[in-house]
Amino acid sequence: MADAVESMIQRYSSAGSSRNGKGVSIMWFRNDLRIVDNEALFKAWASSSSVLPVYCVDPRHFGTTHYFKFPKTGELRAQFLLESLVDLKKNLKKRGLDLVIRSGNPEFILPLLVEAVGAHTIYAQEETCSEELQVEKAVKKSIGTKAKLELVWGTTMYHLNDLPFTTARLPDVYTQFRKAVESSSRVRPCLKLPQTLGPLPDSLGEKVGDLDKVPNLSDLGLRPREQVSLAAMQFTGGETAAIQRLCEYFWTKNCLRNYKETRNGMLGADYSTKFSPWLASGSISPRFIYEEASIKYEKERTANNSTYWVLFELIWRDYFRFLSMKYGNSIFHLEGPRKVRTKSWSQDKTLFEAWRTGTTGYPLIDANMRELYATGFMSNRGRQIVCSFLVRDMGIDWRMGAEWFESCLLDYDPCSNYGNWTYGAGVGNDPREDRYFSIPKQAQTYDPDGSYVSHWIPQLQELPTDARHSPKVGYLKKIVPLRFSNPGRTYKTSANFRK
Ligand SMILES: Cc1cc2nc3c(=O)[nH]c(=O)nc-3n(C[C@H](O)[C@H](O)[C@H](O)COP(=O)(O)OP(=O)(O)OC[C@H]3O[C@@H](n4cnc5c(N)ncnc54)[C@H](O)[C@@H]3O)c2cc1C
Repeated sequence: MADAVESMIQRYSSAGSSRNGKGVSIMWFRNDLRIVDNEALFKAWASSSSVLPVYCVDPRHFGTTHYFKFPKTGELRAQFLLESLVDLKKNLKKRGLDLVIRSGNPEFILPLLVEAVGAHTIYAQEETCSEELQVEKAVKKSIGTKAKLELVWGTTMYHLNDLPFTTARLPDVYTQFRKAVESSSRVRPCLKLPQTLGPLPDSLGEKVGDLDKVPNLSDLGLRPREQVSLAAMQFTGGETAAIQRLCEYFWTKNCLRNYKETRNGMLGADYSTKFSPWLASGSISPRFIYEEASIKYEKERTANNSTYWVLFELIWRDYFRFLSMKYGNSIFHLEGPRKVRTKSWSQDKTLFEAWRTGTTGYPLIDANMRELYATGFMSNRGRQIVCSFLVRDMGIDWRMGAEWFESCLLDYDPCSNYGNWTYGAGVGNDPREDRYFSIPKQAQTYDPDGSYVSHWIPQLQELPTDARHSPKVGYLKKIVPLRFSNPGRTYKTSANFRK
């Protein structure tokens, strides 16, 4: 596998590009922890004769969530981030660079580094949500006229500049957005970076101090937590593991061929790609996935609904990113982008705690919530079901659920998380999205023999398979009744839903 990964990286590198830049630039890594198809890194390299790569471990990411004060970054995502940094450092070293990791606010650290190495420009990937925008503003202010801050677009599959409309005029219906980009835009090819990116600035150690310092979890005020043995998939942070996963899922196991049929699963490593944690940290680019799926795999293996459907999902990811530009902070507000004021929300602590800890008495909810806490991951199907249960059956303020997800998810991304939650809560930008997921129906369709629930709640294994979703005895009492409980009935709301 290591050879396959290495040869794939080579394929996405160029033998030599011309470099005419002078002086020193700084590459400020943010949610783009990769080398392959990293345009900001390419620009930092091309515009200078030496580059200083930097990552700032911002203490604000390890504070608490906005309203309900959960740890903003849970231990598992923090561990994933640290692994990603170690891997990036290793891969940069292979290309003649290194990664300087410093703990502190970027607006304090970057001006010191600009001064120390005499950098003319800081390159970084452009972000779209308010916390990140504030940091960009603060960095600009703190470096003053000493250096420029150049922000480079790099998070989406379709480039911002290639959209057939401005983000202010983004369609409010996903299908309209998708059809418009599919017919009028094209996905740009991956940017090929040279195999050698060095040198680092002269006498770097003297100028910036210890280069080998990498923080550990306790430096971040967190305690290590083991990924549990029940987890079907061990997520390791970093570009190497991301490409390894793509090689395995597309090429070795050939799972891409059947993705559309398996993608609604909940149990196991291979029902879906599991790319999301690496996409969220930027260890893999969506354009790289596009090229592998839509160009290489379709040419060498097969082109079918499944090879298209991965792109369909990546367009959802793009869509939520662009929506964050259109709607700004309203994606974080209770009334959402559509300013829905008619709903009344509860913040009942007992109900919320039962949901959060997986003790509601509904095995399908409890199994999913236990999986989330234990592994930092939950399937897309599971996320939709637990979201619907929290907001529709319990009537709880959807932001409590969204913030718990923010704390736990390995793949937490503000746009995808809050975008999906606003849709699930019926306050999203698209008025047609109103989703009720009937638990009995979801259980019947997606876990008919109870193997998922009994995996995460082993005591259910003793029950006959048809009793695992509604144990009569020996399990917790149901904490609330369901709003609609006839499993045979198709509810208008969930039937309208795209999946
Ligand atoms: C309430 C809720 C909260 C969510 N929070 C997040 C989040 O914080 N971060 C996140 O990346 N995804 C989030 N999702 C979307 C989706 O559940 C995950 O992207 C998906 O489960 C990740 O698994 P996968 O990589 O195997 O996905 P696959 O099915 O293999 O899909 C491939 C990729 O497409 C993208 N994608 C798929 N579905 C969606 C979607 N509905 N919205 C946006 N992108 C999508 C992801 O990048 C994913 O990696 C959320 C969904 C819901 C319902």
